[in-house]
Amino acid sequence: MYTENQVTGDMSALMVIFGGTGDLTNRKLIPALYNLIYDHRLPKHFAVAAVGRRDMDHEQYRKVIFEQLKKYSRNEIDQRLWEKLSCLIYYFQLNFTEKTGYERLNTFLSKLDDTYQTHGNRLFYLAVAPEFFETIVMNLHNNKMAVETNDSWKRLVIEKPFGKDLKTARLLNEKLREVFREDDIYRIDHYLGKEMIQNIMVLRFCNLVFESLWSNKYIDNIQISLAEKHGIGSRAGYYEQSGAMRDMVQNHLLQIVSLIAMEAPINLTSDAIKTEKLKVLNSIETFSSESLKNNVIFGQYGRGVIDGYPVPGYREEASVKDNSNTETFIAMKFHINNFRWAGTPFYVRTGKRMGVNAAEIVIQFKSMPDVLYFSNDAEQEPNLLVIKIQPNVGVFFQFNTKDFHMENEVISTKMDTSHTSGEQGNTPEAYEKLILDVIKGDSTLFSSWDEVEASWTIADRIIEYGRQKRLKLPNYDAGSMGPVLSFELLARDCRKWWNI
Ligand SMILES: NC(=O)C1=CN([C@@H]2O[C@H](COP(=O)(O)OP(=O)(O)OC[C@H]3O[C@@H](n4cnc5c(N)ncnc54)[C@H](OP(=O)(O)O)[C@@H]3O)[C@@H](O)[C@H]2O)C=CC1
Ligand SMILES: O=C1O[C@H](COP(=O)(O)O)[C@@H](O)[C@H](O)[C@H]1O
Repeated sequence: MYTENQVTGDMSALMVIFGGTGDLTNRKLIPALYNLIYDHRLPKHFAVAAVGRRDMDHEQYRKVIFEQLKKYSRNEIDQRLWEKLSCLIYYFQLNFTEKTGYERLNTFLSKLDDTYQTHGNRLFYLAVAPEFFETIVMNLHNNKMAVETNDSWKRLVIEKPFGKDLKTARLLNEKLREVFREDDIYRIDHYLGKEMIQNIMVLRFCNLVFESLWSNKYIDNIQISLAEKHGIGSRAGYYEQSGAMRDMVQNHLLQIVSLIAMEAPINLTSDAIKTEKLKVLNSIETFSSESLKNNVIFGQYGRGVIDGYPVPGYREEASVKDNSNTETFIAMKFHINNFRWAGTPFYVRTGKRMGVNAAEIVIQFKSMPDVLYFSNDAEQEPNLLVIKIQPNVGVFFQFNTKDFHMENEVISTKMDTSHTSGEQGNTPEAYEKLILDVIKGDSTLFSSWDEVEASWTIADRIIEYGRQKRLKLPNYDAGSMGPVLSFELLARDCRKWWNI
């Protein structure tokens, strides 16, 4: 099925997960490792040390993660494979702030190196709240755990959000760079590991029919929607500090914008691709006070109904302040001020507790002149190219054809090549791809510091505007598609959000 086992077969890595008992580890990282072993893609010499503060032994930890794995694995659980994986996974108790504990950890890792022949290669994965990033990295440094040798690498995977604004991101970056080389810092944005996000470049640069029309000359507007039905679960502590802007826009959404709008890179190397993506981020309009006021909509969900069940409003969620002004929804309109895109608006939105779970990119092409087939009573449906990221995966294209047996009547034809993951079989989860990429040393699907810096420059201005603005929240019902204002944002331009 997969050929990557040949690629990873000779590789070795000891993955050290800080935050071994956390949500990300349970829901994404351990299932990703299981699915890698399921598909014979895990390196031959591989082991995991999961670091957490709870008092547990290896066996207890394995039992806990097994229960979660059963819920979150995309493949069925094969007991034999689980046993094979579980004996590679160890638990190490450590409070991140306990300086002396790192020496013990280092000794423990060296023993695992001997047992599993991982040759000192370390993948340090920080699956922790951002406040611990610096603490952990400086402790690794002080204990010489991040030192590369001629025959071993040390790589750092750091979760988003990278800082909480441009200033803190810069400070964090400086600290990381004291310890790790830029090439060894993997700023993960798991959206970049999703199949259809990787497919954007292929769709654009392998299809003349799309790329030749891919500009302000032929495209009327571009819409990106990342909608989630779930709320914040148990993550209030994090989300109250973050909101939708830091959680989704500064990273996932802007990364998608840069892939959609970039010029063709000179080749497929990581540097060449990132160079082009960065140019897009640097060309996004600097929001004036006027455009902030007119073109940025904040939202927060109130009570509502999802899938037939009543759900509480954001302010009623556990550990959320009852006067919280944290945004759980954002919609924005902006322009990319470069030769290719000037004049074509980008509309983006993301929100929690919305009516659907769906991530889609809609490219709306300009309409034909209303001369031959269209008049006021026969309204023209535009050509739409929809890149469906999830839950359906694939491409949808809408175009006009003649209605059979009718004279000169036009109907809109919908060609949908997307499939639910069930029909298609399993698409490798983003984290599987990204973990393997780190082991291979391929940072193409990770954000460079320059991209992070450019994204914060955009995000900071919007966050500051939201902080000063008197928001009237909550302003949308759970289970709806967001605040009325976000529909007005497009209606004002005689446009509409295409249904996702
Ligand atoms: N969850 C998700 O879906 C996603 C998360 N992320 C990012 O991943 C990171 C982790 O998120 P998430 O897993 O949700 O967070 P959690 O709060 O669920 O997990 C945090 C982990 O850190 C541990 N921890 C906290 N304080 C200490 C300490 N002083 N010493 C030792 N361990 C400690 C926790 O231990 P304990 O269990 O004992 O509390 C837990 O294992 C964040 O940066 C987040 O933004 C990114 C994308 C998706
Ligand atoms: O990074 C994050 O992403 C998830 C959404 O990811 P998905 O792969 O399930 O679409 C989001 O729920 C979370 O709040 C955010 O931190």
